[in-house]
Amino acid sequence: MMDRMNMKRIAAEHAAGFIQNGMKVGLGTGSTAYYAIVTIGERVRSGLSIEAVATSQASEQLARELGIPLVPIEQARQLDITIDGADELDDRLRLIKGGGGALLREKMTAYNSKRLIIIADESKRVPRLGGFPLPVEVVTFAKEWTVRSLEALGADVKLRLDSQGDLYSTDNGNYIADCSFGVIDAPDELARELQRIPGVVEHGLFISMADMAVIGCSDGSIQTLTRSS
Ligand SMILES: O=C[C@H](O)[C@H](O)[C@H](O)COP(=O)(O)O
Repeated sequence: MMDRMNMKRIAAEHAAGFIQNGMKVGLGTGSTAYYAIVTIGERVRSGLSIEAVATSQASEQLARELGIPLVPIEQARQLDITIDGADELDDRLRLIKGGGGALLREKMTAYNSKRLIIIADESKRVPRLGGFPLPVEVVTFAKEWTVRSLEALGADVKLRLDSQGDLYSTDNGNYIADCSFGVIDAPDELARELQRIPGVVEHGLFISMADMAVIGCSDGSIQTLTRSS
């Protein structure tokens, strides 16, 4: 039986195979995206010619260390493909993202990509979203108002802390509210409600964004899911 790290690795390596010469590529964030970036770095060293945009400072630094050419964001136009991880995904390829705090840049990058490919180990695939607390990026101003508005939607809300016990600050200088809703019956509706709250910068529900999921399984096989609608 394969462990989770290796399931992530095989999914990432498979997905990196979709990248072709000349493509503009979005680099995801997290422990699964890490393997994709490493594989892309190896392919670049073997002659693959691409330009990349990173979804976090951490991924940008890794890409730089590996010699992956990065486009300054001001010059980035539409990307061909983004490969990123997820905290949960359902059969309709609706996602929860943001466990690593990068959801805003990830969503912007995905939105500006022709294709979003999600890579994950099999534990991320769930019948219904909500087991993983939904990360919501909120502005620092009057965070209590925003937290109360999130609670009014039925969530148990915790502002994320960093390893020092201080409020976690995203790459964009905002906070993350981790919102436990329990099982989310209607993710599309919840996404709309969250967007209506002033103070919410972005939320970690990715609806109708992922085109494909590549899932590494414990028996060493790869499963691919594609979005039909
Ligand atoms: O903010 C972080 C991202 O959304 C990650 O892609 C997500 O948390 C999955 O991370 P990992 O691959 O480490 O489980």
